[in-house]
Amino acid sequence: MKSILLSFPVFISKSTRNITDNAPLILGFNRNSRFSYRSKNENTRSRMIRLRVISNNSKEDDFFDYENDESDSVAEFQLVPQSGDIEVGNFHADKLEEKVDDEITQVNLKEVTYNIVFVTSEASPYSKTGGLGDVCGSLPIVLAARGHRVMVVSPRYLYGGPCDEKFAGTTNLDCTTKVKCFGGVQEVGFFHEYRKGVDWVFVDHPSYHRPGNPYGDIYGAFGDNQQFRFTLLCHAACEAPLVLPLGGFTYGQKCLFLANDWHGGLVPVLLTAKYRPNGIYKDARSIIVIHNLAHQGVEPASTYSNLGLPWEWYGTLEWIFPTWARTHPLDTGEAVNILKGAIVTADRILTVSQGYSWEITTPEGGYGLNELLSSRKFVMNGITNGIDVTEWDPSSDEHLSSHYTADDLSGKIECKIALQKELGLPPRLDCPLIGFIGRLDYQKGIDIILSAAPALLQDDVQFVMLGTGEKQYEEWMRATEAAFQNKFRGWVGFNVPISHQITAGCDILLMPSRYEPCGLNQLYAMRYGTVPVVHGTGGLRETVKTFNPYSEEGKSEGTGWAFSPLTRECMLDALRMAIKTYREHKTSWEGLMKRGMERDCSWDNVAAQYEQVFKWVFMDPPYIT
Ligand SMILES: Nc1ncnc2c1ncn2[C@@H]1O[C@H](COP(=O)(O)OP(=O)(O)O[C@H]2O[C@H](CO)[C@@H](O)[C@H](O)[C@H]2O)[C@@H](O)[C@H]1O
Repeated sequence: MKSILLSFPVFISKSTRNITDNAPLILGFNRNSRFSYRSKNENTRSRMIRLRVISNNSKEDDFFDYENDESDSVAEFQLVPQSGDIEVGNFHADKLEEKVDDEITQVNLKEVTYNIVFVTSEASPYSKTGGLGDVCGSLPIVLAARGHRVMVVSPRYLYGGPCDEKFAGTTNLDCTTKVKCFGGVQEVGFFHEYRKGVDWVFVDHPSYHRPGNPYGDIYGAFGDNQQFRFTLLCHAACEAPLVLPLGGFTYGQKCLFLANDWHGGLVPVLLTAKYRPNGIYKDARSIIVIHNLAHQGVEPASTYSNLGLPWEWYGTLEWIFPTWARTHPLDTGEAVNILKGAIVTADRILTVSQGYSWEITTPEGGYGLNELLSSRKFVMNGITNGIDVTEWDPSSDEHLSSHYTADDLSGKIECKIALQKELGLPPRLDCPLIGFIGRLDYQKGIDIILSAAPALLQDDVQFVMLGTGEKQYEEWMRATEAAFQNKFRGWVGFNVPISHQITAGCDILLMPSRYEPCGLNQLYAMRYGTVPVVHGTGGLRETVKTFNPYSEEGKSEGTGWAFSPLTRECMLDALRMAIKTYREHKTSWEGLMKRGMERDCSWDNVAAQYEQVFKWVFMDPPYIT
C-alpha cells in the first residue's frame, strides 16, 4: 500500500478535534488529503498526521492510494504513522485531543519530513561528558521543531547518586525486547520522555547501572564497553523503531538512523547484515556521524562472535594493526573495529566540520582509516556544529550572577569579578583573565599549555583551567596553583555551572587543540564575548577568524586568533598579541567581542544542511542491499 503526501496549510477547527478515547481515528475529509498540526506547547506532542484513503479494493496503478468499494467510492480515511508505508493496528488517539490548542491552529507542513533515530552514548542533559552530549541533546530538538519525527536512543545510566534525578521525568514503557548477542539472549527495557518535541528513549539494562560516568569510573574505562554495553545499545536502538508505540504508534521501518561515533557504529552494520537480509529496514537509511575519529571501538578479533552478527560479515569489521603497533612477535594484529564497520556499511558519512572531513582523509588525521574514508568521500560531508543558543545565552544564563548583551556589556564585568572571587583570585578588572575548559589529554594540547605556562605566567595575567583527564595533568594543575597563587587556578572535575562562569567571566579562551573535529567551547566563548585564541585546525580554523586591525576601509575584522603551527612559541605569540590588544586597544577589543557575540551559531542553519544530506541519502538506494 502506498500513500501520496500533499502539503498545504490546514486550519483545524474545534469541530475536527472531537476525537474520542480509544477509538481508531477515522476522519471524514476529502480523499487524498493530509494534514498535521503543531501544538504551541513544546512539551506536548506535535502530531504529524497523514491520511491514507482506505477501501476494500485497491488498484496497483492508482495515483492516490485509496481502496474502493464496488461503487468506487472511498470507504474511509485512516490515520497512519509518518514512518512510511507500514501498517499499524488500531491507533488509539487518546492523547490526541489534549494536544490541540483552543484557538484555531494554522499548520505549516514542511515539504519533506523524516523519521529520525539518533543513536548515541550521550545526550545532554541526561548524560554528558563532552561535545557529543551537547550535540545529541540539542540538534534533535531543532530537527523536531522543523517538522521531523525524532527519537534519541541512549543508555539509561544510573550512577546511584543525585545525577540519577535527570531521569526523573522518564516513564517505563513496560516494553522489553530480547537481543541475541554474547552467545545468549539479553533482555533490555525502555524508558521514555517526550520533551521539546523529541522522543527521548533510554535503554535499560543492569550494565548501565554503575557509579562513575558513561564510560568508566575512578579505576578507568569499563572493560565491557565495546564488548557489551554499546553493542547492546545498538541492538536495542535497531529494535526501538519497530517495537515502541511512542505516542500511540511506532516509527516503523522507513527511518533514518544517525549513528554517532563508534558507540552507535554497529547500527549501520546491523541494518546491513542482520535486518535487510531478512526483509526488514529495506527502506531505512543510515548515516555515521563522526565526532572524533581517534576513538574507534577496537577489540581483539576473537570478540566478533559476541556482537550478534553473522559470520559472513566478519570482513566489514576486520582490522589488522600495522606491524609497528603490535605488542609482541606472535601478535598477528587481528582485531575488530566497530567504526570501520560503520564506515564500510553506512549509506553516508558526516563529520562535524568541513575541515575535519578533509583531515580524516589524510594519513595525519585518518588514524589508519584515511584510505577507507577517501574511498567513500563522495558520500561524505562536513557540517559545522551549531550550539544551543537558549542554554548558552549570556542574557539569561541560569548559572551566571549577572547577565549581559552585546549592547550592554556591563554584566560581563560583574561576571569576571564574580569568577575571580569564586576561585579566590584577586578581583582585578584590568588584569587579562585567560580560561581553558576541556578534557586534559593529548587532543586538547595540554602538553603545549604545560610547556608555555611558566613563560605566560611571568606576565601580569590570570589563568584558570577546568578539566579532568590524565592524572599527570591534574597533578600539574595542582602544583601550578601552589606555585602561582595569585595568578593560576586549576579546577579538577566536571562542573557545568563553573564551565558557564568561566566562559562568561574570562576575557580570553585558550584552545590549543592538536586536532579539533569542530569544537564547541570557542563557539560558546564567542557568544559570551570571550575572545578565543585557538590552534587553527579542523572546526577551530573554520569558526575563529583571526583579528586583522588593518582590513579594508579601516574596518577591523575577525573574532579571535587562530595560530599555526601548534608550537609553544606560536601559541605564546598569539596570546601576547591578544593580551596587548586587550590592554592597549580597548575599542578594537570591544569590536572583537561584539563580532563574536553577533555571529550566527544557532542550529537552525545547520539543521537545514543536515536536511540536505537527508534528501541525498534517500535519493540513493541503500549502499549495501
Ligand atoms: N570539566 C568540564 N566541566 C564541565 N564541562 C566540560 C568540562 N570539560 C568539557 N566540558 C564541556 O564539554 C563540551 C566539550 O565539547 P568540545 O566540542 O569542545 O569537545 P569534545 O572533544 O568533548 O567533543 C567532540 O565532539 C564534539 C561535538 O561534535 C566536537 O565539537 C569536538 O571537536 C569533538 O572532539 C563543552 O560543552 C564543554 O563545556
